[in-house]
Amino acid sequence: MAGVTVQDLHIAFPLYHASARSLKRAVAAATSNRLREDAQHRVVVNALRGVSFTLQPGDRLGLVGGNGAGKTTLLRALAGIYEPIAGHVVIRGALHTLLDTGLGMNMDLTGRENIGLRGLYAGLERAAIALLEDDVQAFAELGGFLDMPVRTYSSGMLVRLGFALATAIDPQVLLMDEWFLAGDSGFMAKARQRLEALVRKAEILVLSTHNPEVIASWCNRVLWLEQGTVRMDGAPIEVLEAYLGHPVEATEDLLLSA
Ligand SMILES: Nc1ncnc2c1ncn2[C@@H]1O[C@H](COP(=O)(O)OP(=O)(O)OP(=O)(O)O)[C@@H](O)[C@H]1O
Repeated sequence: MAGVTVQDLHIAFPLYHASARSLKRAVAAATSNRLREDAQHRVVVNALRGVSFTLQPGDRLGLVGGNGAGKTTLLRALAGIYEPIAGHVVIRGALHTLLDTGLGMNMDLTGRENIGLRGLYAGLERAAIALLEDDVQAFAELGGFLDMPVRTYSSGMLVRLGFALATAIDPQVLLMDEWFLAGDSGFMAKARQRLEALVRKAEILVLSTHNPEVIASWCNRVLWLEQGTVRMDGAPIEVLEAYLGHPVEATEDLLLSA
């Protein structure tokens, strides 16, 4: 059974290229008590400070918070990209991340080769990889470019291939950053359907976004981060109203209603 446990998580970034004094002066106002000096006299930003929560199958957690609150850092810590300086993260189940635009593609390989590699990483058999290729090819609409190196793709083609690949394999635990929901082209309408299908199949979702409507319709729990700590954790409407400071209309749960 899938699960996520985050226990007293602390993440900090040493800032190597700034003298303590000038940096402190420059960002003290913005980050208030989040800068400190570590044992080696480096200036350190405390990006997350004592964050704890657990998620079970069926939980779709939205992360909200102002700029620099720690949402991206939390997603990356869940993905295993950042190592905690204290506390721990335990993920049970197949994890999949939709976090950055590169999406782990090798730019020197062709689209088809990237699909093959992704299938191998996911432990797929040859026949399943062939199906994956068909699926991604149909969705990304790359035509003859499928056999060209990815570095020759336009940015739109790259996004389509990346998106198709990222959503081709069903995860149990899905981590997603909001840029995945951005854009308003015809492609995004199609992309959104595919994303919704993926989210519906995932047992656990963690989604970071600045869009309250997305939270209200995709999530059934919201964590409000402020300066690297959990300010509030609860039902979407309740937390959104406290965070935004005004009433929020209940939105139909897109995923449950479909
Ligand atoms: N690689 C890094 N090096 C140094 N500081 C970092 C790094 N990544 C994040 N930070 C700092 O950690 C804090 C949390 O940043 P994070 O990107 O997680 O916030 P966020 O909530 O995702 O913000 P936004 O909504 O603006 O994307 C910020 O103070 C940021 O400056």
